[in-house]
Amino acid sequence: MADDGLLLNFELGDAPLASQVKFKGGRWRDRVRAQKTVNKDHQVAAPTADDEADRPTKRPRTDDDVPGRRFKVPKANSANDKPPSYAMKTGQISSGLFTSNPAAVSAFDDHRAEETEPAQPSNAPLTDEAENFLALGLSRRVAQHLATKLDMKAPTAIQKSTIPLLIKEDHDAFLQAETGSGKTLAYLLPIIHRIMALSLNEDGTSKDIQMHRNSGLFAIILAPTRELCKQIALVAEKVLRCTPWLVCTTVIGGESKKSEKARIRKGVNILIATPGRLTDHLDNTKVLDVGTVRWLVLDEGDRMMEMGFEDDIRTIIGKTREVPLLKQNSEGVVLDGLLPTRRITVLCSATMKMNVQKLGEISLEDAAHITASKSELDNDSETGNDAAFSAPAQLKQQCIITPAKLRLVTLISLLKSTFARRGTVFKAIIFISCADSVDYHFSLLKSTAAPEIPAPTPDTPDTPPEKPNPHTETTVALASYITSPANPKVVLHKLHGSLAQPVRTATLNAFTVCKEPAVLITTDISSRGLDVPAVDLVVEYDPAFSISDHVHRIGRTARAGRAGRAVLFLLPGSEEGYTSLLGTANPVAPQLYESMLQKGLATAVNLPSADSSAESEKQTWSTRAEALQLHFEQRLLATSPGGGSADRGLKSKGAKGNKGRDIKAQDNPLLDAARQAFRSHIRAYATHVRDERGFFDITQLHLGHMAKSFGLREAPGGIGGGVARQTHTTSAQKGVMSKPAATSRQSGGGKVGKGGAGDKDDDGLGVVDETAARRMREKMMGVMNAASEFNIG
Ligand SMILES: Nc1ncnc2c1ncn2[C@@H]1O[C@H](COP(=O)(O)OP(=O)(O)OP(=O)(O)O)[C@@H](O)[C@H]1O
Repeated sequence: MADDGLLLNFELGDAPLASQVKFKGGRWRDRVRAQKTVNKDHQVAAPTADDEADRPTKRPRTDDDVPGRRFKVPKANSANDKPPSYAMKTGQISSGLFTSNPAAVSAFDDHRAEETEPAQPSNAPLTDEAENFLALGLSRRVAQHLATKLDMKAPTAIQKSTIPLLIKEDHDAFLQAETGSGKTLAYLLPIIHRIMALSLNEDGTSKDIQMHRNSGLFAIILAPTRELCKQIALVAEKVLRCTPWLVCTTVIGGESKKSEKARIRKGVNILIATPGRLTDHLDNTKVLDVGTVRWLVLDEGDRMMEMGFEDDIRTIIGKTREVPLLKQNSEGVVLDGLLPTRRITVLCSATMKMNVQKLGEISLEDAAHITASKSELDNDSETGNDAAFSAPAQLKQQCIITPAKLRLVTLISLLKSTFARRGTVFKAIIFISCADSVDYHFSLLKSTAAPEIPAPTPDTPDTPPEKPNPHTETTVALASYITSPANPKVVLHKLHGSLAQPVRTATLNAFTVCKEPAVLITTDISSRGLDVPAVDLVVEYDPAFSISDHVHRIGRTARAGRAGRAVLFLLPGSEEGYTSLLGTANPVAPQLYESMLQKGLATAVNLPSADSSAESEKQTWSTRAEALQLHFEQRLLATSPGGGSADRGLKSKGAKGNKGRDIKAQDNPLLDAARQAFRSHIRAYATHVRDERGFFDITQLHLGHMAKSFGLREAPGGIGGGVARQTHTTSAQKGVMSKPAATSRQSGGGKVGKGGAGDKDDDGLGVVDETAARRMREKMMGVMNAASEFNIG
């Protein structure tokens, strides 16, 4: 077994451990574990000639050192000499950060990546003076309201194409335009305009008929997530302020059905819903009358299909169509003429997937296909390249090729350089593959300083006790080793589908309205449709499960013509080939992690220990990276209860009692979280869509190296699907496994470099076999398709 630069700082003594030691008694698992430990130690104690030749140097590192060469942590020479902060203090073994990393296979030009100028915005409002909402056929009242209250004077390209059509003609429509191009208003404005026309003359004066919330339900809008529903409702409410007698509301999972029923009973004209909850209401809420419904909008249609809502959507379409269309409402107001004479379905998506076509077949009849007209986009859509079709042209995309072991420190460097200057980035979103990993990284990146204690409220009997804010646990300060004097306070948020709905809503709201620089760590729950102002940076720390998810994730920035930057983390090797899918309209510039580390760690890292800052001043970027990594690893080794929650706890008790490697999870919740996050991450990795598995090939994943990016010194077992059992593969099997690495990569369009991830088995947990990967995929897809991440009701 290769030692992969394992560094030891405890004395083994001269006597080699006897390899023939046999363990008897106890459970067989314990015997096997003990035997393994002896064998491992024996190998360390009796190095081979090759090991001797490869012995690390003792000099401290400088910037000239080539990362990847081994080095040894200097030992303290005397009692007064303090070891450097990155020295092992706990008798633990740690694999070197810069050793045995697979080389990237691409050619890089970091300068080109930095210098590429973003293109002209492709999703901005049109600039021609003649372009305005009035000219599209909207009423003066709505156009003025948009211009004066919402600061929207000119339409975007998709609005220009859609609004006149939906006002004048009773066509079904399929709206396809890139992220952030204003699709929501493209379908909402004509609907609101036509409902308003029932009670307003063309000149804006009132008719005799006064419409109100009980005049009928005219439109249903379906969206895949609760957050998106709430957001659409917010946009609709803003527009409806110019016509306050009309009402919209939401019915979504996770909220009280009783209060939803009550709102429906009071009357609603536009209903925004998740498919599952609406089906429930259609079955059980008698007051929900769909006889007057003229529009059914399916927003983010492909996502709803992906999430397994096909049956619900079929039911909703069936139930709305089977009820005869009423020409008059219950008050005798004639609807036909001003409202469409048939039921209209509008389907929206930024990407064009096969499942959208299927949804189109289910829901659309004789539909107009409306796109933002750009010849380049048309070409891309002809070639079936979803990603190129939809990424806004002004969005600057980068990808960082980072070996697994260096992922965490590279992420910190990216954040550190991002917040180094005031005003460079206001808000950033980090996408992570699964909820467990979001929870863990949130704990790791949050400040360990004592939270501010709120001033005590006067104890008067009249004052009601203050309700605890639901997002106090999900909105905290970012760690001081990331912030800078220019941005001393950065607010950190987390969001995923396993949080309770009030927490989700409050957290998203806190991130949206946050006036400080802010970071949101999240899963794909935030990838669709969310429109948070001032998001300047999107980081895909874990690549998306499909190229269209990637498009939606990066589309959270560069919205409505604004600038934006997206950074994608890829592993060296087959993952590099993924850049070929990312489109030609705004090519992705690959960068090597070194430049990011050099940039982010150019200045001292302010780790929590008292002497760390002064020490860090003297260090180079690579030693700072190692110090950071060690800081994370030591936090996981601390045995104090709640060791991960406060560095004060770590400082006083952290180093005690860690003689062995077997620290129990209950001793340190952060360690438990790290292990759980790692397992969930590996399982999630197996769920990349079939077409992209050539790039994200789980059989090539090096579990030991990946564990390091979670601050773990070895990969925990219990991943499921047989992965852990790969420690016992025979050498013949290993040989077989490393060869298909090449073929599977080639089939995925990527190239294989020597020393690619998975070519070593240093931690005893290397590559994963395909059967196990398949089983994991099946399991995970089952779990994910059940939409648990999105908690849709
Ligand atoms: N005509 C306009 N002028 C200025 N801003 C606009 C205009 N239309 C929409 N916007 C703004 O553009 C942003 C994006 O709009 P919207 O969320 O509808 O985009 P989208 O196309 O649905 O994006 P996604 O595909 O990501 O869901 C919003 O902040 C919205 O307020």
